[in-house]
Amino acid sequence: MTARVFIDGQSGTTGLGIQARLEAIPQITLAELPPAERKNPAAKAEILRSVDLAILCLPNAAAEESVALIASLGDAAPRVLDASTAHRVAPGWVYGFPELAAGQEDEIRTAPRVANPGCYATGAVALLRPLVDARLIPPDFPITINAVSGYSGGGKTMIVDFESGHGPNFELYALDLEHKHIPEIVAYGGLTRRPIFVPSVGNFAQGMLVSIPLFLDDLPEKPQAAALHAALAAHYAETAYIRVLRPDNETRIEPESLNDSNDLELRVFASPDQRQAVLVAKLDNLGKGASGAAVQNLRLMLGLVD
Ligand SMILES: NC(=O)C1=CN([C@@H]2O[C@H](COP(=O)(O)OP(=O)(O)OC[C@H]3O[C@@H](n4cnc5c(N)ncnc54)[C@H](OP(=O)(O)O)[C@@H]3O)[C@@H](O)[C@H]2O)C=CC1
Ligand SMILES: CC(=O)N[C@@H](CCC(=O)OP(=O)(O)O)C(=O)O
Repeated sequence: MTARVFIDGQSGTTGLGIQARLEAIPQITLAELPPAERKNPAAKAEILRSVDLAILCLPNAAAEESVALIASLGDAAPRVLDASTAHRVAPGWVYGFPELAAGQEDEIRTAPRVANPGCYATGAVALLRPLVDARLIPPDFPITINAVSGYSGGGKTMIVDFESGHGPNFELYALDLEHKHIPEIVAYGGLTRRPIFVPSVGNFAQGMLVSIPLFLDDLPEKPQAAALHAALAAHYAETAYIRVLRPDNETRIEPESLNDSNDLELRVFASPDQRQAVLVAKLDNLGKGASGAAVQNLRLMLGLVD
């Protein structure tokens, strides 16, 4: 079986990452627009009619325009995988995190519209959802999420800033506490209370850590850290890309070792004496946080075996 795929926004950071990954899949033919036509709606409509799947790697407003254009094609409309933030909690869209819960992978296989998760949200939801489902973390528990990303997370503009020497070595941002990933973290993390999310960006290109500190005695079950590890390990036991690892005696972690992979590592660091734990997710913001996840979803949507 072969499938025709169009990447709308092919020349951006996420688009180029997806293109490189799709070129390595023999069952996929990429449909391309000439560079001068890539923002021309009429040219887009014509190419969209000819493909099985469109991947949107666009800023939110442009993604919304493309979805409206696709909807206007009626029966000729292709299925859509949107990498932007525009539709992640929108009705009619399936969240593209196959490991979320039982049945999610099957929903992605058949959905006409799939929203690829946000990079930070991937780490946060991966840590939170199994623990909320296992009733170890109540949905209304006060949660703080800290994270650091490489500068490629900010797309072309941030890449140019940092690579021309104009970026800071490190900074916290989104300190209005309104980061765009919070709604999907609430919705798919199984939370009813809005977490405090403090992202940061460092002067390195790619890689990400997402961490969630917990006072174990404030949780209703007063669990040992081992119980948190066990719940995560049980949830992800059968998955291909998510590993739950024991930190053993490590007391530090760096963000870049999963770069260029679709892998996600989860660890529960803890002090049994202090009854405190820190859940940590490591991923490549451009891998499982963007292009890698998009290709994982595309394979499911097109029925391609890994
Ligand atoms: N970078 C990351 O780590 C992640 C990014 N994403 C999401 O993916 C999307 C793209 O982000 P990213 O790749 O980083 O951004 P970039 O800025 O690197 O790329 C966006 C691309 O879209 C193009 N574009 C803008 N408007 C249109 C249009 N109307 N038609 C066709 N092309 C258009 C831009 O072209 P031009 O520059 O000429 O305007 C640019 O090439 C965003 O929604 C982002 O939130 C998701 C997960 C992670
Ligand atoms: C470092 C940096 O700026 N990161 C981006 C998030 C990465 C991203 O593109 O988020 P989506 O997955 O939702 O598209 C930000 O915080 O806005």
